[in-house]
Amino acid sequence: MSSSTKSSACESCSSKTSTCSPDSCGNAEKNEQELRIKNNMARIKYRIAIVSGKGGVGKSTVTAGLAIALAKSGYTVGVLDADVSGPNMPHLLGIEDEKMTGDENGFLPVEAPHGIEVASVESIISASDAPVVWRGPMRSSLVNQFLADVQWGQLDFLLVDLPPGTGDEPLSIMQTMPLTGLVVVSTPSNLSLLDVSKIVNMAKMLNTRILGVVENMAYFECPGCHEKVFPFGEDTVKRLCEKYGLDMLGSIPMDASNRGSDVITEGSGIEKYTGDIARKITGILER
Ligand SMILES: Nc1ncnc2c1ncn2[C@@H]1O[C@H](COP(=O)(O)OP(=O)(O)OP(=O)(O)O)[C@@H](O)[C@H]1O
Repeated sequence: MSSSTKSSACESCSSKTSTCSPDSCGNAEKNEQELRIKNNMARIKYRIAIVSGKGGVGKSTVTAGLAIALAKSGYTVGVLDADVSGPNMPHLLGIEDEKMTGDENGFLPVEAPHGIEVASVESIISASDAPVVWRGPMRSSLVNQFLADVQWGQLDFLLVDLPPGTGDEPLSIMQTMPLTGLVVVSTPSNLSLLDVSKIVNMAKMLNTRILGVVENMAYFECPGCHEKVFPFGEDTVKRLCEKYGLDMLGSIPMDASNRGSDVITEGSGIEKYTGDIARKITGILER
């Protein structure tokens, strides 16, 4: 915004005082948003971010599977798709045609099966194949707006699907949001594990608890002879957990039962394995 636009906006501002300036006004807005985030998050019992060092390791799939498992166990669950440039949550939960609405109190999430409430940029853009070409600050500011203004109601769990890696965006969300803990998703490949080490260090830096690590695409089981094949190596995630003193929450094999649809279906392998992982997480939280 140019300074001339700022000053003309200031002239017409109803809260204008003799001492305020465009800078102090920006700070006041930021403080007000931080307060709204704090109040909105205070109504949610457990706020868990699902993170990964690399893209494509199944972070969103695990988030959707956990949401279904927790909701089926009777918890009230919301999912915030904070992966603004690659929002997939509505697709994974089978609600990609539903759009979020809003009123004077904020955004209303879309309801997915099992009563899961979902907020995603995919649910506010007109077509699911439209690229989200916003620059970093705009993406972060949308996520902050979601954190402050989505009307979740009283939730047991808010699962936040973060963008992969340890860049600006996941960092800023982790700093803004009061998190109960992180669930880290990794494949057993060396590259994925290397990047998990960065997540572990970032969590230490931010004093954020890691609830544990999920190993995804751990192995492939031959449907004929049931032999397990480990394309990325065996026990690599287990050894990483031992190295950092982390809980291993479970291993999910390559699952062919969705037949490439990506949507998490009833009775699929993903649903079964994420169900076991959800029970482990609730056990850790309620310990
Ligand atoms: N265990 C699995 N078995 C088979 N396919 C899987 C499994 N986990 C994930 N996939 C598939 O892998 C692809 C990538 O998964 P997903 O979008 O969840 O990854 P991601 O880590 O969230 O990626 P990004 O963060 O880059 O968006 C999807 O097509 C998903 O259906």
